[in-house]
Amino acid sequence: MSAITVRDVRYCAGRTPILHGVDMDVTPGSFTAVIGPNGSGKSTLVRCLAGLVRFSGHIEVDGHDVARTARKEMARSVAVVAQQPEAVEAHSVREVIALGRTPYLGALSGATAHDHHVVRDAATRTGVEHLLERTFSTCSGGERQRTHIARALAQECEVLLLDEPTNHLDVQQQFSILELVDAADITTLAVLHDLNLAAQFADHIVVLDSGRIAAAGPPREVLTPDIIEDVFGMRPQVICDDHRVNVHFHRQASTRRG
Ligand SMILES: Nc1ncnc2c1ncn2[C@@H]1O[C@H](COP(=O)(O)OP(=O)(O)OP(=O)(O)O)[C@@H](O)[C@H]1O
Repeated sequence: MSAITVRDVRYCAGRTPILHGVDMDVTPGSFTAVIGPNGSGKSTLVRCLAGLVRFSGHIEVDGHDVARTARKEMARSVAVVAQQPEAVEAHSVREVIALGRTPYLGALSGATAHDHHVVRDAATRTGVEHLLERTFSTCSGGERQRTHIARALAQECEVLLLDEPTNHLDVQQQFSILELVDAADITTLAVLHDLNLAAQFADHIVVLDSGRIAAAGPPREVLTPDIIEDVFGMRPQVICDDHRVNVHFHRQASTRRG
């Protein structure tokens, strides 16, 4: 069984079609990277997977039919770290992480000892336990992203959806964030712009182009000069050895844009 099954998913913003019939499967426990040019529909696909927007077609995540499952129930299976997460500036880091427990709280009951334990554990796993009493607005970009991932882990989800989790982070933080996600050992789908990060962390890469899947497969099958040139309009040099795929762009290689 797939952790995520997507069949003929279409999404329109008003009358403008954004996704044109997307099909994909995500294996349980795998790391899938979604890559593609700006505006190709990556964030929209994430929003559909999380059940945050209405789409046509069928999406199943962790055995739930996304279109027919209540938001709170979905939140016990799927956590999302969005590109522009909800405003939590005035909260403490502890309070932000504790938002991940919301799907488990009853209407009248408060947090239990177990909830507090899960919050602390998520903070430890993401390296923000020393920041728990800090106001979120005072955190650096890397600390903020760790806190959002801690919130997602506190949600005890089966599937983690990350929209550009390494945006605005320095190179060390980019690796560190993806390594902690990888170590969490849950099914992960991440929108990534850096093709080399996708090559190093993903088991499977999905390439979106103008709302359609242009290619999908393991990094060495997808990150080829032809596919990359076709989708991004720049022909890279791709070096593959036994362990990795490295994508290099050179300035004179531009063939489509700019
Ligand atoms: N509400 C809307 N009304 C009109 N167009 C929209 C709306 N929401 C999204 N779009 C358009 O849908 C397309 C896909 O947007 P989306 O944010 O999913 O792309 P993306 O691949 O995540 O882009 P980026 O890499 O720049 O974050 C874009 O052209 C965007 O302008």
